[in-house]
Amino acid sequence: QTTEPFDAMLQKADAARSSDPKRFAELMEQLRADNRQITRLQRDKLKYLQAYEVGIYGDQLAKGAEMAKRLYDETGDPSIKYRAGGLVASFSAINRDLSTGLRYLQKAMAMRKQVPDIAIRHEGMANGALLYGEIGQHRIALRYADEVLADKPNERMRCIAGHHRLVSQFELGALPAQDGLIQSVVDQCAKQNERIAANIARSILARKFAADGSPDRAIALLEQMLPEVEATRYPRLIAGVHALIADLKLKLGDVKSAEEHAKMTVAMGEQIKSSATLVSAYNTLYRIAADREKPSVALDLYKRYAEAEMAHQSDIRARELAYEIVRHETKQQAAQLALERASTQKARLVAGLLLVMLGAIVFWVIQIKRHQGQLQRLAQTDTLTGLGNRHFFTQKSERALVDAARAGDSAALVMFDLDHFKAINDTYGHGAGDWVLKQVGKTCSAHCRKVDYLGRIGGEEFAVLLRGFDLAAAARLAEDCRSQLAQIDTRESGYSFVVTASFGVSSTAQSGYDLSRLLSHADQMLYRAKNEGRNRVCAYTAETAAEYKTPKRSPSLTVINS
Ligand SMILES: Nc1nc2c(ncn2[C@@H]2O[C@H](COP(=O)(O)OP(=O)(O)OP(=O)(O)O)[C@@H](O)[C@H]2O)c(=O)[nH]1
Repeated sequence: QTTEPFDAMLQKADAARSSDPKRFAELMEQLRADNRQITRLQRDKLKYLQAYEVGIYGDQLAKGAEMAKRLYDETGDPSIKYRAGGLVASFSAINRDLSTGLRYLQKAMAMRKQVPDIAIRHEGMANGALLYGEIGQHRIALRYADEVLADKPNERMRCIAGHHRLVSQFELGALPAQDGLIQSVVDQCAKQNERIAANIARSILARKFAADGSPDRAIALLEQMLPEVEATRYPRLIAGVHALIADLKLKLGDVKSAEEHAKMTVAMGEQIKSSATLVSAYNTLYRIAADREKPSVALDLYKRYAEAEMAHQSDIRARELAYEIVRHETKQQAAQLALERASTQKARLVAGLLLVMLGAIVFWVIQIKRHQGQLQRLAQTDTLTGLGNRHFFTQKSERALVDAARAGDSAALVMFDLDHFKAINDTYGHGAGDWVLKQVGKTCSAHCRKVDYLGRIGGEEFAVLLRGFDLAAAARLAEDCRSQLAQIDTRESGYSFVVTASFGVSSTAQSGYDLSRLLSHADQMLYRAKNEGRNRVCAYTAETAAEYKTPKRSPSLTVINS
């Protein structure tokens, strides 16, 4: 068990993955044996390397592709998803499952902008350029190579993307006019020790020499690079160089050498089947045989040439078909997606509008309620004193009396009227009169409980309904109010005078629960208090009631104070 951090081991294995297979295998062994707790991300990185290992070194491309597909679906990390998609694309393409390869390639390429690590992003795009080149989509391949080169790639990537760019340009018949530009890719790759890429670039340069009318120069370059090409052990490159030398040698009349090189190409037939290289080599051999006037050999070689050509053409068609199928699928998916997006947007818009409307309605209802409340308060309140007005007092009192009657509770009513108020107004002005009214409201409120309703029921007339009070208790409260009013210090109003009021008290014991009767009896008592000299409290007792029923007798006053 190593103590090396798991991430460092993963990184080392990743770096050795293609350049140092032995070290890679050792590191993978260590990683697999490691039984430390690992994070999801570490597990996914390991899974990527395992898929790579199985596909490349285990010679099980299909299994490797399946592992990479599973990882592509499961991982939440964009970089790993991108790399896994690229791996599925490569493995499927090598396995000639072109449509699967293309599908994953497109998915991976579409998410390249989400990959933060520039090196990983470029690696995937270079892979994309390679695969698109393989299926004959050189314009797309060129676009990816250009994109990488414009994105300040590292030195190695400048070589890799540079040589993909050359291959695409060659296939599109759009090679740069100056040989120096091709040579610079060769030099860049040689500097990075990227032999396959360097020699692919060299063979393109050789083809350009030949096309520019210098087959000698082309052959010299090809023969010079041949040992290094052989050392790469990359069949397609080796066979390609031999086939090119064979073709050029034949053109220059060196039939023997042409035949040798063409035969070397054909010998690698298994590894390079259905390629243009094999077609070219059979073509060279056939022409040599035809020139030698050996019809049966020529016919046999012609047959092989025709078969190779047919295989190659059908391979091209298969690639084109795969590309068209996937392109069609992608277009359909994009259209479907656009449709879904449009309808989601529409739904969102409608929902948004509804929400705004709902908001407006709620706001409107709240405003109305608030206004209603304000209006109701205004309708119930006397603006000068802040007490309930006559209407409100009547409403509340009637309800309270109904409740009291139902509960069998007693209730009492106190009514009072300021004395000589007209004189206050006349002497000290209306402003002073208003001030007095406010002070009266405040002073009497202080004597009432929350459950009592004190209201201003006329100009200088007030009333309070006292639930649970009998006549005596109500008269006591009235008396307290009376004495408090008499003590109001009026200097604050700017004048010095005395405020007094006359009080009438009635109760349910004598008047019943009918408000108008209670008011009428209290009013009678108030009137009596005024008559008796003001600033006093008169209560409607049982005796008083009897007196009022027999008006001939002089009614006795129930004066609590004078
Ligand atoms: N300042 C002011 N005065 C008011 C208001 N409402 C009514 N008044 C006045 O109250 C006075 C009531 O006068 P009267 O009904 O003659 O009674 P009084 O002068 O109090 O005499 P008695 O009740 O007999 O003691 C009138 O002068 C009204 O103008 C008000 O809101 N503010």
